[in-house]
Amino acid sequence: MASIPLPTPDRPLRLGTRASPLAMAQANMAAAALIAAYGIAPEAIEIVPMTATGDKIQDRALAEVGGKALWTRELDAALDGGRIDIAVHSLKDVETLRDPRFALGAMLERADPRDRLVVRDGIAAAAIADLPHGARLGTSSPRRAAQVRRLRPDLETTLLRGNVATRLGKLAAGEVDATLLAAAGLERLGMHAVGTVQPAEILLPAASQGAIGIECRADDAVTRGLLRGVDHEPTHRAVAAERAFLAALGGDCRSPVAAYARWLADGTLRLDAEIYSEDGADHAIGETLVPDPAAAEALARRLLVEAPESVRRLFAA
Ligand SMILES: NCc1[nH]cc(CCC(=O)O)c1CC(=O)O
Repeated sequence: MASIPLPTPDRPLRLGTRASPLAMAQANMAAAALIAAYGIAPEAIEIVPMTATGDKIQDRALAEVGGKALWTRELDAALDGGRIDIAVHSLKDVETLRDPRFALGAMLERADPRDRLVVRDGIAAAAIADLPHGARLGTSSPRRAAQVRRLRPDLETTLLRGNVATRLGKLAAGEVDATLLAAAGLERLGMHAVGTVQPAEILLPAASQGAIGIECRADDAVTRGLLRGVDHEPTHRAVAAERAFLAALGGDCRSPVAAYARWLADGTLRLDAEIYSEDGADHAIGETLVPDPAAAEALARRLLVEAPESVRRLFAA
């Protein structure tokens, strides 16, 4: 590690990020991790905010927009063009199959991977089971919509988009009665008291939820070395298992898929997963221990075999 040339205020490491409040909070966490790991001056990291395609589209479900890399395209171009040295991402929003020009150099320690249920004034519910009959739950996540449909077929799920503050504003305005948001995002925005955590046994999280990834150019050995010093290995291995599962399905963050890997007390890694049909009506559920990533891929293949045709059709693996 002593041989890595460290960034300095004169030659700062340029850190690219989306400009949303959540992305900025995560960028600051990544910068703080590097500053602490190497004892460098805060000015040795320069934060470069940018707007992503996904940020510009607010009126449609992203699944409808189609196209790939809605959250990463601009940061990828800046990284590839040498305008930034690293890019910080919510890994949940990053395709599992990445361009080989980029390397996932580090994952920060994962935050709470679970979802929180947030309800509007006038509704008292700490769990999805407590919501009033026929309540409207807004979400832009096919996974959450499918899970809610399975738990509560009487609820009406509607599209709710925008960044965290926008969604909470729409909820406060009564556009919907309830929504589900990642606990990690709320925590990072300082919204510690907003909503109620839903147990993973009831609402299994999305692959990579709560994980922050730092990418660099694959051929930038210096930066790769630097990122190694802030990589949290237990997070990296657990999230890699979830991403291997998703990749083996041919899914992405817009697929109705839940995948959550956790470390058990005996040091083994356990992966739980659910895959749904497009309308959420059908599903397949399974779990496996993951001694190596191949086990996650094997679970994907097994669920595809067991799943009803309506589910299998969605995944072109
Ligand atoms: N799809 C948006 C998104 N991407 C990452 C997070 C939360 C932070 C994280 O999972 O690390 C969120 C918001 C949400 O789902 O509530």
